[in-house]
Amino acid sequence: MADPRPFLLAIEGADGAGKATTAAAVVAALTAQGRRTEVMSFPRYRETVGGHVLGDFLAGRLPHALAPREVAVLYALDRFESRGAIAAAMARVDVLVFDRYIASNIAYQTAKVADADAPALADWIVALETGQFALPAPTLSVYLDTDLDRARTMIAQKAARSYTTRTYDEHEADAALQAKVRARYAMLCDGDVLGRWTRVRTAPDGTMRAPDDIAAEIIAAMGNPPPA
Ligand SMILES: Cc1cn([C@H]2C[C@H](O)[C@@H](COP(=O)(O)OP(=O)(O)O)O2)c(=O)[nH]c1=O
Repeated sequence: MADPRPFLLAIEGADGAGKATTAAAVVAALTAQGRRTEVMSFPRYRETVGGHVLGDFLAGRLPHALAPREVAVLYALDRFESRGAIAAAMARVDVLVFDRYIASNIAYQTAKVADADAPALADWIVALETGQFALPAPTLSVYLDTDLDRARTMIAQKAARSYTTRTYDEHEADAALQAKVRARYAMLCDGDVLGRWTRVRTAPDGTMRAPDDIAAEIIAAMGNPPPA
């Protein structure tokens, strides 16, 4: 009997890596193949209390700085509040694409602590999200690997956002954080944290690949998901 659980595909990467464009291209390609596919994007700034507070956090509107664990709880809360929406989507589709998921929390929050403290924080986030909050682990996570300069240009070209009028939010404005986030993603990918990973280079020879080309590589990496 076919596995009734849909394929959960998480698109991950630093800010400006091209995740939303890639997710849309993957959805278009899989839909053209007849596979019911939807995308769900985190944070859900307008749908959850956690997401709303995260908008204030990323816009620099909170009254004081938060510790990495406190920030991690807010991102996890956004997903906890979204469990009903995730379950409803999983019941409708063959493939559910996440534009950021649990690994984003691990990569960004561990990037704010010393290397020696990163593994314990990573384990704590995994336990919180997949244990206490019982969120489903992805079937495959994709690390969209885009270099810092190109990503910075792509952030500047982003459409207006609901939570801020700034060009760069609190995370995006911090170049050292963005560099560290890349290193953390590389480790998550190499360690297959939360499940299987694949690393996709978006501009291996200096020119950004077409979204359809990137989507095809990701779909090939998915292997043989059950037919629609
Ligand atoms: C989903 C998620 C995002 N983040 C960070 C990554 C980004 O810097 C930031 C916002 O996410 P992002 O997808 O970049 O949203 P937008 O395009 O609206 O700016 O939140 C985490 O730290 N943990 C998480 O769990």
